[in-house]
Amino acid sequence: MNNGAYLGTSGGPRLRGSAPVFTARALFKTYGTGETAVHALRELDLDISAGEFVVLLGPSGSGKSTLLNILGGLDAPTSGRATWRDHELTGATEADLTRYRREHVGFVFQFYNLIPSLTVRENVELVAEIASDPMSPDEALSLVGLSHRTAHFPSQLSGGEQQRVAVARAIVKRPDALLCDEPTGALDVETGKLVLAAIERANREVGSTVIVITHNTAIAGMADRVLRLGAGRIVGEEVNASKLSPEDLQW
Ligand SMILES: Nc1ncnc2c1ncn2[C@@H]1O[C@H](COP(=O)(O)OP(=O)(O)OP(=O)(O)O)[C@@H](O)[C@H]1O
Repeated sequence: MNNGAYLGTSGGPRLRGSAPVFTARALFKTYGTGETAVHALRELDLDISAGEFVVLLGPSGSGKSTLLNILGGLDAPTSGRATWRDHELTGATEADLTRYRREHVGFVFQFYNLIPSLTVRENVELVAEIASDPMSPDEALSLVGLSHRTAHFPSQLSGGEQQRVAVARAIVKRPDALLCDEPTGALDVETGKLVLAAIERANREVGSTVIVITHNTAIAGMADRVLRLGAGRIVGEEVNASKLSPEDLQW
């Protein structure tokens, strides 16, 4: 049900451990019908607090991307309820979801999807121009350690550098939520750590609530909390007493 409210309020302060920013209640997502139906999420419940760094682990097909896409307003569940702060994501109109994504969510995917004909700075600027309270593209690029490459084109950068541009593009709008689906999946260890460091800075310095999907269990060491998905449900949860910095991860 759409509560009719526009999803684009400022959202208030982002305090760790405060009321949840994301909730999911009895979420189901089924693709297809009848004998070919695939149950991607089965009665999933979840709370994520403001400023939390959450790592989502789980076997292939356990529903991680489906969950992230619903929380990011890219997909809708079949039933159940998902909220962002005091707004309903389930049942929101497409226009509301577009606004929600534009103003509050940064996405980082496994593949960088930069625009090849634009420079690094221009790729980031494109998002800054449509955001309500962006940082400067140069500040975002400095946060990911790429101040010296702003005039280059994506094809002139390594995969890890391109992914750091994608992180800069995601954080330039100071997103409430930074949602990352296999951000290091295509990268070697050392490059992956630089990308994770950029994501960690967004969490610490911008205050974004971060969710990272990964198959790499070592990354769990960076999280405040690790959630394990299995067959469309959360089947395990661990809270880290202390967090590792990306450079101290071993994989
Ligand atoms: N558009 C779709 N149509 C049909 N089935 C889908 C669709 N999207 C996802 N699924 C199915 O839903 C289930 C959950 O998929 P999802 O991508 O969320 O899993 P995942 O845990 O992210 O997997 P992976 O680690 O392989 O990326 C899988 O069985 C998948 O095949």
